[in-house]
Amino acid sequence: MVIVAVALGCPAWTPGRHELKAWPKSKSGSCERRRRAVRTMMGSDPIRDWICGQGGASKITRISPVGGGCINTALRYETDSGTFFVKTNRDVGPAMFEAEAAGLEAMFATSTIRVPRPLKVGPLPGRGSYIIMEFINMGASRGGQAELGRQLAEMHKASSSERGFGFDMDNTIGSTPQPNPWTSDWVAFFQEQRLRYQLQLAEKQYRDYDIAEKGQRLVDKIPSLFRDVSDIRPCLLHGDLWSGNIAADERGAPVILDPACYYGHNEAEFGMSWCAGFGAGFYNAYFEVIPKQPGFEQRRDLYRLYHYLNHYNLFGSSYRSSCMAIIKQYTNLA
Ligand SMILES: Nc1ncnc2c1ncn2[C@@H]1O[C@H](COP(=O)(O)OP(=O)(O)OP(=O)(O)O)[C@@H](O)[C@H]1O
Repeated sequence: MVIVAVALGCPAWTPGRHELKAWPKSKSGSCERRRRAVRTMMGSDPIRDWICGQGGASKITRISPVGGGCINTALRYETDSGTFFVKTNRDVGPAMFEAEAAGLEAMFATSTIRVPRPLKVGPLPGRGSYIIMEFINMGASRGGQAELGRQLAEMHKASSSERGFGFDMDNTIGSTPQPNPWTSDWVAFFQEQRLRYQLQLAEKQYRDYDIAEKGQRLVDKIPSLFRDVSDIRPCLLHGDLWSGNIAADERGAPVILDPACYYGHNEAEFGMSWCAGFGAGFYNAYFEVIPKQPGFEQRRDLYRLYHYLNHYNLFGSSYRSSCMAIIKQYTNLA
């Protein structure tokens, strides 16, 4: 990691071009991006103003880049009153980080699994936005699978929504918009706001009428996959739970980051399990808190399909065959 000490003068914020658009995370983060982000921090800006105002610091002693993310620039601010974690994005306004903060706050409020406490979101002068949150010292490893499974289930169990399925605001999954209008029926929500939304996106951006048409046949069949489930309770979901968003603090306790929260069927949380590395210990611990529902295995790929479609829409054709395989599996199409 490149560590850059920062002078604390007060020149105006200088907006630069957005640095990158890759997702998911790769280790190929550009040094230039980091240098530019840190250079941009050198001086008076809303982040510094908040940290040195409501944040309670009188001096920022060092700003250094944090690796791992791709969509945003991540920075560690060390001060005389503690350390802050900051993400900036030079392309989008505060709505994306407001939704991230609302998700973190909702998860934090369950007092179940550790998430960073969001502190401040705002616009950057000119263009872009930032989020400041609690800095968590991450441990070397990801922590115990069983503890993660148990605490995640506790979060799902502790949460409740009087407005049904959805969230107070739309958010993003990767960089794809994720609509969350409140809906009383889970199956209708998943059909319309998750699968049909992604299928329409694929049709629009790739002119992929084939996947849209075959996918629609699956969408029509979804109610039959839920006939054995008597009651679906809206649970607060992290929404994007893959290995890049799972860590552990220095005591080894699980930490989950960078959510795309909404209230949904708890099983939808496992939609990214194909790149989350959940093992038997994770699932056993989870199901001890929230028992497995009838038909769980039959729905597993349905929930994965949402994220495969999103990867297809974000990264292109290499994910198309995985999407089609799932669609065919449910529709018996050749
Ligand atoms: N509160 C925090 N305290 C310390 N480190 C953090 C914190 N939040 C995130 N990190 C670290 O910073 C990295 C980047 O954060 P994050 O995943 O939120 O960035 P992002 O650019 O929004 O990610 P993505 O590209 O996946 O959307 C994480 O992988 C994690 O290692």
